[in-house]
Amino acid sequence: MEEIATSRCGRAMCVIVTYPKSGTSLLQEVVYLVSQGADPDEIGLMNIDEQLPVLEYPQPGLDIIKELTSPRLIKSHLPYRFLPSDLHNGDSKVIYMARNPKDLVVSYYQFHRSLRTMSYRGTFQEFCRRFMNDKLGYGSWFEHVQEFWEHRMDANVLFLKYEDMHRDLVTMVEQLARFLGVSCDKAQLESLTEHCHQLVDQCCNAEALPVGRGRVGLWKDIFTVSMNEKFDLVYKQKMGKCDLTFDFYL
Ligand SMILES: Nc1ncnc2c1ncn2[C@@H]1O[C@H](COP(=O)(O)O)[C@@H](OP(=O)(O)O)[C@H]1O
Ligand SMILES: CCc1ccc(OS(=O)(=O)O)cc1
Repeated sequence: MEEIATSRCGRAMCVIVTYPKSGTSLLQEVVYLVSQGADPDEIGLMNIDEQLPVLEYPQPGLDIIKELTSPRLIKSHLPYRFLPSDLHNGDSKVIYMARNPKDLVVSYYQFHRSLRTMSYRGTFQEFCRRFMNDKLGYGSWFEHVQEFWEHRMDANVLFLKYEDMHRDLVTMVEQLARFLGVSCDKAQLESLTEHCHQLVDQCCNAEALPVGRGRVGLWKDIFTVSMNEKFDLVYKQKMGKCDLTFDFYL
């Protein structure tokens, strides 16, 4: 971790950062589409996960990442303080996306349950307690989002919310195009947005997936009333001083 924090990325690049299960895959597709202009079918075929290396994974490793050629897009789940120095001093760009923590914890639980190795055996209630006590991989969600929120006005940082992809994709595509320096007229912007809509729909309305995957507000079917009350209390304690807000329903 120390090696990453003190390293430099080399030539300027753009890093997509999220806490796990915040919609990283969808965001990377949308960012790729806005920056490269590919169409959604092509993106579906090209295995975009392979196109965007993960900063902190041993493969392909920092040395290869430094040598990446265009589009120099990478992703990471690391907290702000562990990112390479170029991302702190503004040489490279950071696109951060936050997701409401109730849907996120349900998604993170499903992910842990589905792991072939090290599959989590506990109940959702136990998992939720771990989440509230900051005892999960990649550390405290509460600190993660607040650290990036504090940097949201930095010129090289764009702070986005998962729920806005579902609520107002047009504005998000406009923000991304401006941030990435992609110039497009109204017709091009409409076409980009239409393509991005297709990417969102491909996941959330896919017949092969359980109904409602990725939708905002799924937590309501999983949380009990008392779990929700405890969660709200912890949320207030840990986020009380922060003016970041989330849509828990659409
Ligand atoms: N087009 C898309 N491709 C992949 N995941 C998508 C998606 N649209 C929404 N998602 C949601 O993003 C979450 C995964 O986040 P990440 O990519 O960071 O691992 C999943 O949430 P759910 O588990 O609530 O369904 C998934 O359904
Ligand atoms: C348990 C920490 C962890 C590891 C790998 C993850 O995968 S993903 O990047 O979200 O697909 C998430 C969390």
